[in-house]
Amino acid sequence: MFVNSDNYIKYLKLWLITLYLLIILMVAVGGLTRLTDSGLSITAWELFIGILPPLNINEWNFYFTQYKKIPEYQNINYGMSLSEFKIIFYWEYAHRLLARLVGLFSLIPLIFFSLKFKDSKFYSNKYYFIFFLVCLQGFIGWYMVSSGLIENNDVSHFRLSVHLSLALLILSLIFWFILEVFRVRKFHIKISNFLLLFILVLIFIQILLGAFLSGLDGGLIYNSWPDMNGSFFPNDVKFYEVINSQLLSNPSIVQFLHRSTAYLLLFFIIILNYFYIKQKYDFKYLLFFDVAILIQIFLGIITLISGVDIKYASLHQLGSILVLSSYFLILYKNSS
Ligand code: HEM
Repeated sequence: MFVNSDNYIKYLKLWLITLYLLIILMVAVGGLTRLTDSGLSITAWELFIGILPPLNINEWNFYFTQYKKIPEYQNINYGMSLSEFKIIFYWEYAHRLLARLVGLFSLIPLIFFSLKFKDSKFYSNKYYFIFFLVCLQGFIGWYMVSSGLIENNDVSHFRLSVHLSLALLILSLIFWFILEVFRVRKFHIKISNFLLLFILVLIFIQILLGAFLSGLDGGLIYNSWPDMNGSFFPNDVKFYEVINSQLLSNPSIVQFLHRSTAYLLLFFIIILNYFYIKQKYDFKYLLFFDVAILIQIFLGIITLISGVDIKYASLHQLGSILVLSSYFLILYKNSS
């Protein structure tokens, strides 16, 4: 059967880029949902019946009554008015609506591709893995929300970090596929994979720590830089606390680790720059990444000093996409 592969590649590119942008939007809305403390306003999973928002006062009262049953309302937002509730409701609603859109958009074009372009030599079933990860992300999102509905005032910061990390992983995978379909040229002479992978692991640890920090509201303390309220190490932490198992649930320690990992990362990136210059590689790709890291560190510092001003915190979250994508560009070009 004759298959026009040009059309297929054109649609595939369009689909991947649109999906990439949609998921960035989704991360931004998810971040703002968290920063406005709106994430627990819808207390049920409601995959299908939640497509429409409440349409009359009875429905609004129903959702508000459900919200009043959870600890966040009783301990933090007690006395909140219905109009205040509507604001947090709409943030979470927008996040979930976008999630459904991403779910459909990661599947329907694929079904079309498999029906129409299956015989193209460029066709691959691997793109279904994106759909699988998007579905998994939906389950993890609910798993995260459920951790804040019964005993706790907020969701588990561990689950939040899994949710954010998976979103960034999906984005990185789509970005990799985009580089493939655009046939971005690879480096002729390769850089040491050991150093590149080591930096990737550090970036990953840094993102996890950042998500722990935001989940613990740890950006609201020690709002000074480069010191932590006058000292190098947080002064409300005792030495034995550093070695106990609650290490990653202590906001002061997590903030200290997040700061320190940024410096460690910077140190190894300087080494990477040194190798790059010494071997006379094409510097512009590393420059994208260098700029992304510097912007990210700058945004992290102003997020902290401003006491987590929403606009800086949201930009700092989105900055991690820039860091990862610019780094994946180098990894891709270095791959065989
Ligand atoms: C290499 C650099 C860095 C990366 C990749 C990074 C990444 C992240 C990520 C992914 C988050 C979670 C965002 C969210 O869930 O909304 C975060 C949170 C945070 N980061 Fe960083 N970060 C970096 C450097 C820094 C630095 C140098 C500082 C300050 C000295 C900083 C301060 C913060 C603060 C205060 C938060 C919590 C913000 C909130 O509650 O929304 N970060 N970071």
